[in-house]
Amino acid sequence: MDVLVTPTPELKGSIQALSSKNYTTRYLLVAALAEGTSTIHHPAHSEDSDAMRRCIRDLGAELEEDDEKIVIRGFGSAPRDVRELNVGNAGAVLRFLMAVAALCPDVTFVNAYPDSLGKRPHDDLIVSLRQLGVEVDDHGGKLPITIRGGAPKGGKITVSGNVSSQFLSALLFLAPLLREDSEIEVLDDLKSKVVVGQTLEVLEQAGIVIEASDDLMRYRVPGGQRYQARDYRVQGDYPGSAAVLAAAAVTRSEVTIHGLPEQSRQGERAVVDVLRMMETPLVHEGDDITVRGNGKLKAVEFDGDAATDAVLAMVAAAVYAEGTSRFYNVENLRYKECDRITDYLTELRKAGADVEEKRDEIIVHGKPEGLEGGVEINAHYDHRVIMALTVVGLRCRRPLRIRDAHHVAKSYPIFFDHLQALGANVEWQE
Ligand SMILES: O=C(O)C1=C[C@@H](OP(=O)(O)O)[C@@H](O)[C@H](O)C1
Ligand SMILES: C=C(OP(=O)(O)O)C(=O)O
Repeated sequence: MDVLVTPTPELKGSIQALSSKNYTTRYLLVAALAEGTSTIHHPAHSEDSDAMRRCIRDLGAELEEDDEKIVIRGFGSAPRDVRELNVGNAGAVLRFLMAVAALCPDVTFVNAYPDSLGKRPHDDLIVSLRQLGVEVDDHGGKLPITIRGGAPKGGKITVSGNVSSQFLSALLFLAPLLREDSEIEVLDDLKSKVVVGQTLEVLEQAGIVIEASDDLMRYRVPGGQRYQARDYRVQGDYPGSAAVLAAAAVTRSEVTIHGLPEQSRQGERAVVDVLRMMETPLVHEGDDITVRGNGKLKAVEFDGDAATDAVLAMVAAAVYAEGTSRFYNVENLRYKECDRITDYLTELRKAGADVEEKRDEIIVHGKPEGLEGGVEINAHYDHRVIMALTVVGLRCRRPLRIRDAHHVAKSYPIFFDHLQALGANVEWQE
């Protein structure tokens, strides 16, 4: 399904933020790894969170769900002997469950998205799992991947953090269940470090004890721990909301999003600071953010690694800013659902944007006068490309047609409903 984005000068209204994808996948996982019954209030509903639901069920968790919550009876440290798991296109779900699969005799993760997740590298996690004595069959570090775990003991583990923080998070979920204590050392740089804070927060809520160094590069994890069954409440999702806030910033607007706490470990909350630096009128009080956009934006320089999943939305706003913006330290955007530097900039250029790339940087020469538009956009299977190009389309002179925009459902299935509710001219097309 495609979406036609027709120029929209004004947005107005309020929406409730969707629930955080990253917290939902983590709470589902720790609930499954506990032996009792946990409840997750306000879980996210998206393809990625559904993938985690499906896989923990396959691994033996029992789930009951209503409109407001999921009640989960976990399998503890003894997942069912399942042969195959399908994580859809969800990178974090795959990496977290590759580590959990170390507790299973023989599991194959299938390659359901050869042109997206199928192209992403997992070598760094495979190396670490092998250090624990886990047998892994892979295809050059990519899917399909078979894990023959058995019962790894624990011990010294090193993991590279150069490509993704998800490898470290995965090991942090596994290590407490191993028989012996583990020491995890992160080699190289740790990308998306801030997301590891969410992992540690959730582990602590689940009753797990981990000693982490201040720089998050070394960990001591006592073995033989048990995850506790708990009640969890999922906060609003900053990465998805960043696109709506960017849409409000590039138009004349009065848009409020409810449910985004000022105090949050989601790095993407930095979208608020970045829009302020761009001189977008914005108020953040308690859990509510209100943008009163006047369409005027100033260029910005920003370390994108601090807010990895909001960078594309920030770049979309910078397309209409006065001056040249620079988003640096973003190389790992190349290893996401698509190459979020080269592929994304290709689509922005089609719409008329003036953008440049370096290996680890996006440079945007803003065009406050607007872009021409009137072209078809390739979504590259990437929900964040779809959302960002929608933001750009609102201020083009001619409509943008976003091909295969249904992939937005990976994280934000109601993105276009939300934009329509705010008055955006966005329409699904066969
Ligand atoms: O741990 C997580 O849930 C995530 C970590 C980040 O990935 P990287 O660590 O690969 O940057 C982020 O982009 C992804 O959407 C979710
Ligand atoms: C990169 C993302 O997710 P994942 O790595 O979990 O596929 C994302 O949500 O933008």
